[in-house]
This record gives sequence, structure tokens and C-alpha cells, in this order.
Amino acid sequence: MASAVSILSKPCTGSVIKNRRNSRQEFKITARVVAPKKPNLPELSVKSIPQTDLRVQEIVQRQLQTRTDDHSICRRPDQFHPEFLEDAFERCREICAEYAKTFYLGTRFMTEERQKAIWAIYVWCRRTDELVDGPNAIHMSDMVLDRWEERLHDLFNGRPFDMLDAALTDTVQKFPLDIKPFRDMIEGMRMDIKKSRYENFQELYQYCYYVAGTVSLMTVPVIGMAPEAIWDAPNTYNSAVSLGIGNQLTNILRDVGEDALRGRVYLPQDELSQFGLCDEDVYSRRVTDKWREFMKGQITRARFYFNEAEEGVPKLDKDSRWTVWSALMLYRDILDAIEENDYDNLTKRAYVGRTKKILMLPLAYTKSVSPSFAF
Ligand SMILES: CC(C)=CCC/C(C)=C/CC/C(C)=C/CC/C(C)=C/[C@@H]1[C@@H](COP(=O)(O)OP(=O)(O)O)[C@]1(C)CC/C=C(\C)CC/C=C(\C)CCC=C(C)C
Repeated sequence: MASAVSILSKPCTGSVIKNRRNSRQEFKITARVVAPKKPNLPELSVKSIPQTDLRVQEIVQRQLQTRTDDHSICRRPDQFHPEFLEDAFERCREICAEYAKTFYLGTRFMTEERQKAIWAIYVWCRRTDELVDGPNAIHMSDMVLDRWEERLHDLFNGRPFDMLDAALTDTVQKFPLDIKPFRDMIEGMRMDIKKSRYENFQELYQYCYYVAGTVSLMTVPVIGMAPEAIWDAPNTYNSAVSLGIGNQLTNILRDVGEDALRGRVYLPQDELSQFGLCDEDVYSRRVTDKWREFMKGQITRARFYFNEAEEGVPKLDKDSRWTVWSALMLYRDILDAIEENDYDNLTKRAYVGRTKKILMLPLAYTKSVSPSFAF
């Protein structure tokens, strides 16, 4: 994925931490991260593969290296009373179970420590999103986001503001999480309040990275990598970011009609006009042949990111692969559902039925253990 990678032209070395900071391993990165193969899109959309440098590899390198000294100050194992922490994680679990049933189900296949960490991350992401999308969004301003960012710094430095922040403080003390993806997500919220149109795919990609690619950078240190794949960490993180991008692009395609009701069009304006379309066509809610052709290209591109993501799953810790295959397949199926709706995402919301979701779980499990999907 061109935008999210910086080309690693020479090998570099360092120490890597797998989940727990005290289990370090030496690693050597020799991989050359290359721009992706172009998806088979109508010609007008191909040039939209982004080139923006989001400095993802800097985050990857930092996550792989020993935490810096300023983080060590907050490593006191007895910082929080165990009962307080238990309550904090229980609250995170409840929120995740209530608001994100599918994610919650996915986390149930993980170890207890990992589950708790993912719930804490989920809750932080949800609260961040609520600032701009929730009932108090009317009070949203740059100042509110600045204050939220200050709180983020505080919680990373062992000074949580409330119980839910404390769950994340405990998580960043146990797993090698970097603050940058969290700050980038806040940046995505800043972008969302300022912008309701995206000129081209590069701009849209940047938004998707901020609000979803960042989730991947937050979760990989928790779900862990296979020890034999550590040397390929940069490519694995790229695949992980692709999963976030694929998910967000899919969300956007699923929600075109709903977003339009809020005056938002998360589709590249230049591509709309290349297909002879404009905002008015979105607002009119009429599914025309032009719209169908346009949607085919958008769906192909979203699938391209899921295919990129697939390459990374076998490089994850074996205990996490089932969950990730499930997430990937569940979201990708939404694209099939849009096709099944004959590309009507203006008046209908595509969804994957319960039976299909349940049937998909053993398939995901088979992939997670099958040698043909092994690294
Ligand atoms: C089975 C299943 C779904 C498993 C869960 C996998 C998992 C650990 C996900 C992370 C959960 C998390 C911390 C979410 C944060 C909240 C957030 C911002 C979610 C956004 C998704 C859509 O949410 P929304 O509620 O708007 O959508 P619905 O209306 O409910 O459809 C996001 C768009 C982000 C999604 C991003 C990911 C799922 C990426 C997660 C990355 C990995 C698990 C690493 C994968 C690694 C490789 C190598 C492929």
C-alpha cells in the first residue's frame, strides 16, 4: 500500500517486543516494502492509489523497539488497585458487548489479557468517535479535541482521567502500544468536522487511515505476531492497515444513503464526475446504470485492500488468526451484499445475515489452521 509505507531500502536491526515487554527478540528487517499491484479498476480510478506518507513505518519501528524512558515512569505494577481495574475492564467489556456485538464476539476467541486490552482500545475509539458523532457532538470544537488529546497524553503517562481511561493506561503498560495511532485518530475527527467532501481518493484514503487504519496499528501489538514472521513486521503492519482501510471503505459504501442524509458524501468527487455523477445523484437516491458502474469500481477497490490484508493474517500469532480471518470475511461479505442489492446503497443498507455470519466462523477457523494459508 503505497501511501502507508516508506521504502526500506536497507536492512535495519533492533530489538522487538512480542506482547510483553520483557520477552525481547532480535530482529532484522530486510523486506523491501513495495507499492501494491494496481487493482483491476476502471481506468479512471486506478490513478487514485495514494502516495501520501502517513509515517506508518515510523510507528512500526517504534512499536518494535524498547519503549522509551519517558514511558518507563508509568510501569508501576501496583498503580491501580486490582478491584478498581477489574471494574474498569468489566465496564469496557459491557460497552463493547452492547455497542459492537460482532467485534465483541470476535474478542471472545482471544486470551483474557488480549480481550481486555481490545475492549479498552475499543472504548477509547468509541468515545473519540462519540465526540463528533454522539449526542454531545453539537458542542464539538477544536478545543474539545485538544483537551481529549491532552487526556490521551496523560493516560499514556500513567495519569488517567477516569476509570475507562485507566483501563487503557493499564493496557499501554502491558502491551507495546504507540501513542501516534491514537493521536492520528483524533486528527481524523478534526478532519471529519472540517470536511464533508473528498476531492480524490488520496484524500479519502487519508481519512480512512485516520479513523480505521489506526485501529490496526493499535491492535497488532495486542494480538501479536507469529515469532517466525517478526522479520516481516513492516509488511504485516501494512496488511493490517489495509484491513482497516478495506473496512472503512466498505462502511462508506454501505452507508452512502445514510451519510447523504447528514450532508456527507465520502466518495471521491473526481471519480464521481469521471462517471458523469455528482452530489445531486447521491441526494436523488436513484440507482442508475451510471451509479452501478461507479459502484463496481469502488467495490473492486475495497476488495483490493481486503486481498492485501489477507497476506498478513498468517504472520499473526496463531491464536489470533481465527478472529482476524473472521473480521476480514465478515466485512468483505458486506460488499457481496451491496452487489446482491443491485448496488442500491442509496435507499438500502447492506448487511450480512446471522446465518451467514455463523456459517462463516468455521470457514474462518479452517483458514486460520490450514497449511495453505500458512506463512
Ligand atoms: C470477528 C471480529 C469482528 C473481530 C474483531 C477484530 C478486532 C480485534 C477488531 C478491533 C476492534 C476495535 C478496537 C475497534 C475500534 C472501533 C472502531 C473505530 C471500529 C471501526 C470499525 C467499524 O466500526 P463501526 O462500529 O463503525 O461499524 P459497524 O457499523 O459496526 O459495521 C472500524 C472501521 C475499524 C475496523 C478496523 C479493524 C477491524 C482493523 C483491525 C485490525 C486487526 C484486527 C489487525 C489485522 C492484522 C492483519 C495482519 C490483517
